[in-house]
Amino acid sequence: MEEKPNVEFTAAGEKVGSLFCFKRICVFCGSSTGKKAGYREAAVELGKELVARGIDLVYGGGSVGLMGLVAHAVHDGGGHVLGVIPKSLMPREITGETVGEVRAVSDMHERKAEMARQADAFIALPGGYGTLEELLEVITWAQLGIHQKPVGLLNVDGYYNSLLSFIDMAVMEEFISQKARHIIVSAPTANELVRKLEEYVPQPDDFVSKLCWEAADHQEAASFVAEMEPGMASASS
Ligand SMILES: CC(C)=CCNc1ncnc2c1ncn2[C@@H]1O[C@H](COP(=O)(O)O)[C@@H](O)[C@H]1O
Repeated sequence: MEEKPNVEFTAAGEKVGSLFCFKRICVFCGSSTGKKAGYREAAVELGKELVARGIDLVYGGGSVGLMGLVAHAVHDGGGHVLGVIPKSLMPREITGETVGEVRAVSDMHERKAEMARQADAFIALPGGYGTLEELLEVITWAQLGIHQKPVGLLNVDGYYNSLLSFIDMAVMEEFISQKARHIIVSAPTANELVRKLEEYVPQPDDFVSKLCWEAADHQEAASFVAEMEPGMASASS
């Protein structure tokens, strides 16, 4: 992911942020197409928007539901499509024809980690449990400072209104911080959403931004724990 300079400045002449320039976006979406035609149209529109901006796609592989529609739209438009799929879901009768490049992984956990690694940003179209789980995981990782990649909700026809209200209620009840609420970007159309994601300015939390994720960073993480909580260092070593 590259950052290109943002031309926006405050009245005082301070730079307000920088624009993200995405090479590849990960799309989470339903393995069903949903009830309304608007969901299918939004998946195709998102695929076309990615192509128009020269952004490649990484997704869960296969061609069922909205997953297939967005993948075909990107592939047909000449964009690169990377499907990351667990070996157990590979049979065509389960996930349908695969599109573009396919990467087989051992399980669902590895799939999510690989999709996240390959993407510069995340977008969730309407979907069910799988979509929600994938979405909430990348939001949680952002909250922990594991990544600073923008996360967007394509709120087609208000599909995610009740989730957003629930999250606002969780902020009011002080289970989610204002900073963490800021992680979720939402918009009703693909064009508006991608623009908002480009303009997103992460608000890293000073404490959690020191946390590390990859196995290679375990030593650093252990030192961080030792720094923060001396008692825990000996317990974890
Ligand atoms: C066994 C079965 C029902 C397979 C359906 N076929 C599937 N093929 C590939 N990925 C899937 C499938 N079902 C769910 N997923 C994963 O879960 C998400 C969608 O789940 P859902 O439909 O929102 O809940 C996708 O982003 C994908 O990562």
